[in-house]
Amino acid sequence: MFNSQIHTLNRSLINLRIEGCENKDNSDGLSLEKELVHTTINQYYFFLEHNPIQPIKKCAQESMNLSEQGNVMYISKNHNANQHQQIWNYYTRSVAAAPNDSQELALAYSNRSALLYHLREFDECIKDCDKGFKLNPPDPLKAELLLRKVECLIAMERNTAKNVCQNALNLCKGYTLSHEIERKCINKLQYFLDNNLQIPYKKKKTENHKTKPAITFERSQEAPCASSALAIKYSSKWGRHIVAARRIDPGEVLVLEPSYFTSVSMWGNYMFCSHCTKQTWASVPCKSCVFNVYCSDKCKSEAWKKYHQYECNVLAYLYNLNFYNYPFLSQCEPENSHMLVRSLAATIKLMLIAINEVGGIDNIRQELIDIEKNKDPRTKGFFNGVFDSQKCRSIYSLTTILDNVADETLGIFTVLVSIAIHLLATKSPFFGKKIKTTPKLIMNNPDVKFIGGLLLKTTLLLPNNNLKYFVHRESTILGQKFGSALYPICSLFNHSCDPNVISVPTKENERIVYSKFTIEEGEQLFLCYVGDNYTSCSKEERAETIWSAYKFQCECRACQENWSQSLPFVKDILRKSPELKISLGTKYKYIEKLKGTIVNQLQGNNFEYDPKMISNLQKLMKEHETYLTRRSMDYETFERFIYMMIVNAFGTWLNINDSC
Ligand SMILES: C[S@@+](CC[C@H](N)C(=O)[O-])C[C@H]1O[C@@H](n2cnc3c(N)ncnc32)[C@H](O)[C@@H]1O
Repeated sequence: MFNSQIHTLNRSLINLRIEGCENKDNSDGLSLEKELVHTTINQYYFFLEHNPIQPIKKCAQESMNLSEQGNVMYISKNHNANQHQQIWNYYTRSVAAAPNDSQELALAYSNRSALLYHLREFDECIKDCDKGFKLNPPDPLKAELLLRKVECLIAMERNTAKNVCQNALNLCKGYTLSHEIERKCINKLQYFLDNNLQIPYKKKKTENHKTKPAITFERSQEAPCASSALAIKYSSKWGRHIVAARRIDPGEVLVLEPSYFTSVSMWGNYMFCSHCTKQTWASVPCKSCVFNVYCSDKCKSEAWKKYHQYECNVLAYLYNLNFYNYPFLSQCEPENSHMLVRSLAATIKLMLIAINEVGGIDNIRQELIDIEKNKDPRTKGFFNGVFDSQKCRSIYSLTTILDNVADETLGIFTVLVSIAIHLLATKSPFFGKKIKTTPKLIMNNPDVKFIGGLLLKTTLLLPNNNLKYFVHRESTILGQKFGSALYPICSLFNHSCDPNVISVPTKENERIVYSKFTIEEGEQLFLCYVGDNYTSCSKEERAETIWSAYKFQCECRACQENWSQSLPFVKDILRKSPELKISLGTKYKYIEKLKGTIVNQLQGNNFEYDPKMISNLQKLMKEHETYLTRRSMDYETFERFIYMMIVNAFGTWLNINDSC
């Protein structure tokens, strides 16, 4: 049954791809996507009808289990940053899983507040104490929350500490407490008052406030988030791409672009706000689902209004989807299935944000029609001559992977989209009210059909243009992926394994792009999409990474000419060439001296961003390039310094204690 279903569906999809949809209206550019989803739903209805998914709901027992797992780790001593992070994750998941207004929620807040006190995140700890207290838990828990809040206020030397302490003591005296808790809470509060709040406590680690310099550049008229040093071009070989409109210096900031959309990854979930992606200790959970947590009630209500009211219930079903129950999906490895559902969820969010931006289904249809009407591939998605980073018109003009993706992969995507569209229609109020009809009839609704096509287009567009967020830890410069985001202008840069520009995400969800080398007027600018350039892995390894993530064969120079991975040191180049040594020897000594000064300065300043230092480095890199060579280990070292300074000043840091 399964095999024949796969076969029939596969054939129909392949036929559609080959024959196209010539007779269909393609004014919105979605005729193929709509037909792919329609055909899948028609042939798949049996599975949609007979394999109902159970939604994941808030569950008191699950919340208790998660808290318990956090407690087991918490009571073992001498945690490192990883353990702190895991305990925090357990407690936050416990907060998210607890039913609204329940005692389990109060307990989860209380557990997390204990961890936050332990981490000396006192302001955040107070937030959790207050939230737990408001839920009116049993007296012993109330007493503990009051005590913890007082301890935070004392630790922060707040003027209010004395009054709050006195009030807490009065309240605790009225509670029914065991002898042990009475001794712990009442005696401690009394002790604080008797000793004029003079108790030994651990001070909060002082934060290293990094100076954030302003970034200014003359703006491009066509792409205001980019510098006027850049121009958008089109060619049949490279599609849309970015070139230098003038000579560009190394280290020059060329783009500062806010994200159109962000999505937190599995690793980052529960540590970063599901809406604004800010790191958030004392997060508040979504009132309905167990997946989203927010840094504030403001983010929570903004997300709900813009998109979460529609995706919330859909996610509850999707995250419990059993791939083994469905032909096509049953071929996926279990690890991949999780990743696929996460990226589908991100796609749904992106589409809902776009629809919210323009004000409804009819308007987004019109946007697509307008994009299609423009036959100039260079200015597709422009509005009044501008490519705007905050407009879905720009997003839906970006390239998709439809042409490169294999039939089976397209089959998996289409089946996932069909399941999602069925859930969106039947389990969420997205189409006005929940549609009560059979899966087979659902595509008769023109809005459902259009949104099915749009969701498939978004699913094929996102992986092609997604940029990852990295978080840096105090203890290490190496990043961990905590989310991804879409930046329309950054999406116009092509990839090279020998990139001449670098991109860094900032904690405000922007992306900085700066030059790595001097770039001559007219040269194309390339980012490295995969983090590994030609010096760090072989051509074959790079080809595999690029293909699995982006489905294209790299045509950069390093791949075409199969460059060697090893880079020489300048002193070795000079040693091998006595003539060069004579002509450049003095220059090299000068550069080495300058480099020494900068290395000392960097180490002394703990890699603080210093614009003067950047300009010195730029000078140095230019000298190096002019007199020696840009393809040397020495040059890579300068480049690394610039990267470290930019990451220090603008990047996202996870400030989590590495010891107790
Ligand atoms: C993010 S887009 C870059 C902008 C794209 N050129 C356009 O027309 O919109 C990524 C797509 O550009 C093309 N591309 C980027 N770098 C490439 C490279 N080094 N070799 C071949 N194709 C590349 C591939 O088609 C890829 O799917």
